Amino acid sequence: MTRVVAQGTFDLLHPGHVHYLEDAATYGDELHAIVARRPNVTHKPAPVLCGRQRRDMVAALDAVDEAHLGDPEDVFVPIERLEPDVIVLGFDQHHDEADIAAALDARGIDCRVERASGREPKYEDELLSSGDIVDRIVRERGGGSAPERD
Ligand SMILES: Cc1cc2nc3c(=O)[nH]c(=O)nc-3n(C[C@H](O)[C@H](O)[C@H](O)COP(=O)(O)O)c2cc1C
Ligand SMILES: Nc1ncnc2c1ncn2[C@@H]1O[C@H](COP(=O)(O)OP(=O)(O)OP(=O)(O)O)[C@@H](O)[C@H]1O
Repeated sequence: MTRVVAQGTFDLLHPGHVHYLEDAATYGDELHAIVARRPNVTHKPAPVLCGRQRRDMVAALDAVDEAHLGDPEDVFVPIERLEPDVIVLGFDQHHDEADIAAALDARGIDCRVERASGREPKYEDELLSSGDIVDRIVRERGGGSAPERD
């Protein structure tokens, strides 16, 4: 049984997310998805949807066997618990394969790191970015202030 881990923010699901998770699933027999905690999404605007809703939607996808909310402090805690054979990074994720491999090694975790393929739009106007979906909503429906969420 080869266990695979994919991870991401997964705010406002779109076909790029489905592509990533379906591609990651081909690396093994069982796919676990880790959903980033809101405070850990620091490289772009925070997600609109709360962690639990993002986790539940990812869990509902066919390619995913189980979805988990990530650890709030240490991203390697779920990895230590799940003991995956492969971590598949998204095609455009800012993480460096070698850095993650070194961190896994330092913790004595035997797991390889791969990178998924990207998906281009299949038709004009297909939105493959949560940020682009948010931008369109703001543009077409007007803005508003966001309350604090986790
Ligand atoms: C191997 C790995 C495990 C991760 N585990 C967690 C975690 O447990 N909790 C969390 O909040 N973020 C975790 N992350 C971080 C986020 O998934 C990710 O870095 C980022 O914030 C979301 O990036 P993206 O949605 O732009 O792809 C992990 C990242 C990696 C590479
Ligand atoms: N078009 C795509 N093709 C393949 N993978 C994708 C695509 N879009 C997103 N992903 C993957 O899905 C995972 C989660 O992505 P993320 O939640 O950052 O969505 P996003 O739409 O890229 O976000 P944003 O638009 O806010 O930057 C990442 O691993 C990312 O590489």
